Formats: sequence, C-alpha cells, structure tokens
Amino acid sequence: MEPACAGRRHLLPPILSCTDLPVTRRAIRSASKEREVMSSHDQLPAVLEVADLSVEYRDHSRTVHAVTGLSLAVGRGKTLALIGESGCGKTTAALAILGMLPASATVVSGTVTVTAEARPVNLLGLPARELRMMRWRHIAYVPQGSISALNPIQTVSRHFRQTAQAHNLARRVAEARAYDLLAAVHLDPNRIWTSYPHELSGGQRQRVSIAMAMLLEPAVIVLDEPTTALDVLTQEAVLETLLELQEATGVSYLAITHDLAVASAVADRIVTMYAGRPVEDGAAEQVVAEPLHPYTRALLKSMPSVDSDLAAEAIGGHPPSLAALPAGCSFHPRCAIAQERCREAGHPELIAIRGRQVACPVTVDRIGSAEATA
Ligand SMILES: Nc1ncnc2c1ncn2[C@@H]1O[C@H](COP(=O)(O)OP(=O)(O)OP(=O)(O)O)[C@@H](O)[C@H]1O
Ligand code: NI
Repeated sequence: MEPACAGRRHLLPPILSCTDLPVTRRAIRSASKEREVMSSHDQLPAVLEVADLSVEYRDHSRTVHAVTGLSLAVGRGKTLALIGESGCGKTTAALAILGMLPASATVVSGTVTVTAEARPVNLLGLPARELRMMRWRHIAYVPQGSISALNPIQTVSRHFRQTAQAHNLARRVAEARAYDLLAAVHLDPNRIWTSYPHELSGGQRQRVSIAMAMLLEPAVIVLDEPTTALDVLTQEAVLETLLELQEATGVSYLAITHDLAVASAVADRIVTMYAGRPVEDGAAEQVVAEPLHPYTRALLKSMPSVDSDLAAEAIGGHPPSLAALPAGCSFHPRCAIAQERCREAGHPELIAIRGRQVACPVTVDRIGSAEATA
C-alpha cells in the first residue's frame, strides 16, 4: 500500500508515523534533474551563510540574550528550516540576517554572508544604503504574520510598484513580472491587482507576500512562520506553492517555524534552536527520523499524530527567560537525561556525530558507548 504521506493532500502528515515524508518533497522537486545534480554538488558555496551570530536586546535593567552563537548555511536551491518554540529567538535571527533589527538590539558577533552572482558579501558590514539595495534584490523577507506584512491602506499593485521603484525596476517590466508571479502563486492577477489586503483571505495575503518577495529575483528568501496563521489545508497549499516556485526558479529558503511538520515538509536541512542557541543541525530526513538532541526529540514527541496510537507529549516545563539563563546547558531543567555536568559550566558546544552536529555531550557519550559495545 502506498504510504499515507505520498499523496498530494498529505504534505503535512503526522510525522511520527511517517518517516518517509521527505519523499513527498523529493517527488515534487524531482522534475528538474539538472538542478538536483547542481545543488547536490558540495563545491557550490552556500547562498546564505551565518557564522557565530549573537544578538542582544539591552535596556537599563537587563540584557536579553536573544540569539547566541548561531551558525547555519543555506545551499543553492535548498531549504533550511530553523525550528524552535515561541520566544527562542527565531525572528530576532531573521531580522539580524536582513539587517532589520530595531535600535534596542545589538549584534554582538557574527557574519552574514550572501553569495549572489558569485560574489560573497557580509551584510553585517555594509552601509545602510548598500544593505537596502541587497535586500529584495539578493535576499528577501516574508515577515511573520501576513497581515502585518502588507500595508492596509495600499492596493496590491501599489505594493509591487513601490518595491520596483525603490530598486529602479522599470514600471512595465515590474508589472509584467508581478502578473507572472501572482499567477505563479495561484492568484488571479486581474482580480487581485486592485485589491486591498483586507479584501483578501489569510492565504491570499501570504501568497501576495511571497510573490512580492520574488519580484527582484532574489537568491534567497527568509520566510518567518510562513503558514502559522492559516488553516491546515491552506498551509499545505501555500507550502506546495513555495516548493513549486523553488523548483521553477532555484530560489533558496530559510524557513523559520515552530512547527516540525512544516519543517519536514519543505526542508533539506533542519537547525533546532533552544533559548537562542543552535542545539542540533542536520539533514532534515535524519533529524526527523532520528532526532539526537533531547530537545529535538521532545519537539518531535510533542507533535500530534493521527495515525499513531502514541499520544502527543507536551514538553514539560517552560523555556528559560533569555534575560536569566540557567548555568550549564540551557535545556537541563527540562531534560530527561540531564546529568550533574549539564548543570555546570557553560552551554555545550555543537559536536559532530552521525553526519550532523549536536550540542549534547550526554547523547554523544551514549551513542559512543552503544557503538563500542555493538
Ligand atoms: N524589541 C525587543 N526588545 C526586547 N526584547 C525583545 C524584542 N523583540 C524580541 N525580544 C525578546 O527576544 C526573545 C526572542 O524573541 P523572538 O521574537 O526573536 O523569538 P521567536 O522565536 O521569533 O518567537 P515567536 O515564535 O513568538 O515569534 C524573546 O525573549 C523576546 O521577548
Ligand atoms: Ni518569531
């Protein structure tokens, strides 16, 4: 029998019971063999590379360590999902990458390298004007919440025209491209062109935001919670559209989500974030099939599953305040396998194991001793 997740309507199946989910992704994308070969070529530089990024919010009384030591690399034509619970620093990471942090935030360390047209550029070192030109043209953003992404008093056409003007894209060229893009995201351009955001459904607004992000043909798009406010069927349809666009254009995505099902439906790589830090980084199929970090495991167990008899298990406890992190591993107060050493000293570094990276020495030791006795 065909696995339940092989069908089109199951882009977001219960992942616990369906480890072959990434097949869905591959099936959608396999049309272009050529690109498959190109993008699997490890020699190609990452389109977006973030190294040791740390961001703090400071006010007179406290420092919020929103992002600490985040590193990730998004391959050409690939999707990396950055996953983690609400408040773990995902949006802060996105805003830092795009150079759009509010004044209260400070980038403490790191580089953000975008390689478009074979030229690597560190966005964090750019003057504001040059950064504005890079944005949209090389790296675009679909912000969290499709309502806030669009200006309520502007029509769809005005949104496209403004972006085109800001980047010296001729009006006729921009309009032709906008029409094509709106059709590509399965909207009727003629109908939608003069609409205001409130006249559109949540899914339609998200599609407009995605089409706008594509206007300057960027190499990479940062998608912050691309489907969160949408019902499940609309979520699936929007994710499928994102994969179609990727197939057609070779665009890369950094997809930010708290939803592991979304991540496993679209991502080639998954980076798990906990309390501002990366704790696991690996190929999506591997991370979903065999999560190694206790937090990624807990996230996976907390997913509801329709097919499985196993009930979803909420993760016990709460994430720590990013203004008052516990000593040692930030996850230790909620961790089922925490030992004395996890409560001491600094947060564990990422360790390479089984083709990925995991910030948990206890897990790494367990795997090591299991392999030694096998
Ligand atoms: N402008 C700000 N000033 C001070 N603290 C902030 C600011 N914006 C966010 N924070 C804090 O930084 C931390 C990370 O927030 P962020 O929005 O990046 O997390 P997130 O993972 O995107 O969460 P969500 O899933 O809710 O969108 C939180 O503790 C939040 O309260
Ligand atoms: Ni967020």
